[in-house]
Amino acid sequence: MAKNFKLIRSLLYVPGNMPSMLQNIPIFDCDGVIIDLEDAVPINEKDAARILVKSFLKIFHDRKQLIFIRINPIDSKWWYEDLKAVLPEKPDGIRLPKADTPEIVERLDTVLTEFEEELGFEIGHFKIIPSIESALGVINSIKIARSSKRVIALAFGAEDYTASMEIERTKSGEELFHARTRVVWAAKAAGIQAIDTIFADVSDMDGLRKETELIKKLGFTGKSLVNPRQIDVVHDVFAPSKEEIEYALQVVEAIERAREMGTGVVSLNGKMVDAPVVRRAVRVLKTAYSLGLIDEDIDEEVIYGEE
Ligand SMILES: CC(=O)SCCNC(=O)CCNC(=O)[C@H](O)C(C)(C)COP(=O)(O)OP(=O)(O)OC[C@H]1O[C@@H](n2cnc3c(N)ncnc32)[C@H](O)[C@@H]1OP(=O)(O)O
Ligand SMILES: O=C([O-])CC(=O)C(=O)O
Ligand SMILES: [Mg+2]
Repeated sequence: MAKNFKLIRSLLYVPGNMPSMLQNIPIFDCDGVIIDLEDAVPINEKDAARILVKSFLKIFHDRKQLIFIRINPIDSKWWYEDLKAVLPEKPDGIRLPKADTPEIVERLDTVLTEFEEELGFEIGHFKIIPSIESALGVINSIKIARSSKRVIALAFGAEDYTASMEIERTKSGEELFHARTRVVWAAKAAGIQAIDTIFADVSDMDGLRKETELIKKLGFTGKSLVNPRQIDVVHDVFAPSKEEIEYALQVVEAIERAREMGTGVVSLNGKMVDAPVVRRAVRVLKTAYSLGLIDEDIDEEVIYGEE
């Protein structure tokens, strides 16, 4: 599985038929963008959007964010033309909508290899983020997560998922709980990232914060977004807090002392610290380091000892 891929906290959708929005991409501080050829683009604009996105990518060389293209679904009449237009411009990968079965991802994987061979790109360059957005997709999520080495993350799509379930999406999100949990399980079991769905009310920043706090607790490490104003809130929630970093440093210190004394368990402020607590602290510190919140990376060998 594709481990250690750059952490994607924020993935901003940008409609592929909107030149004014595409030209803004370089100024956004998100980890990645999804240039959309699917549901944001009306049927009568599919061809024009494809050409527009290709021309945009051609002149957009200095890319600080990851660029994913959401092509049309594999059973539509547009997906192959979408790939043909955008792949020569070397985006980082494909956001695959309606990824209901592992076979759909495998099909895309094969076609991407053919394009890489033809274009002379390294085999495996193009990554895939399948969108789990139906009851069938949720049920198959573990097989989908493992369907290709190109799959670096699983994304959840609650708008289509609730449509497939014939239910309404609410802000509190009880109706999404089981599906979200299953998507996160699948991603964790496959060792890849888990990216939550969009929050559609772009004027409700408190609602966005609450939802992001909830999905972070479930294990998601990123979120899809529809508006650039949502980026800062999501980054803020995913960043470890000062208190979390401080506690994690104390845990690491405590376990180092414990190991010197020949034990693997120690008490810190009256609470037991053992191996799983240390693993969580290491994850907090690694995230903090990767986000530039602490200066020194953590040396796992010092903490866990040599094998
Ligand atoms: C269920 C799904 O499939 S979701 C994925 C598909 N949907 C999308 O891609 C939608 C993307 N988002 C949007 O189109 C818009 O943000 C909307 C419709 C949600 C809200 O629109 P508005 O209320 O007009 O946004 P807002 O007032 O915040 O726009 C401010 C500025 O940000 C720009 N902007 C807004 N959203 C985006 C975006 N996603 N990408 C790039 N630029 C954007 C606007 O063009 C505007 O720029 P300007 O000041 O240069 O004119
Ligand atoms: O990726 C997303 O969250 C948006 C989407 O397509 C959906 O919710 O159906
Ligand atoms: Mg969708």
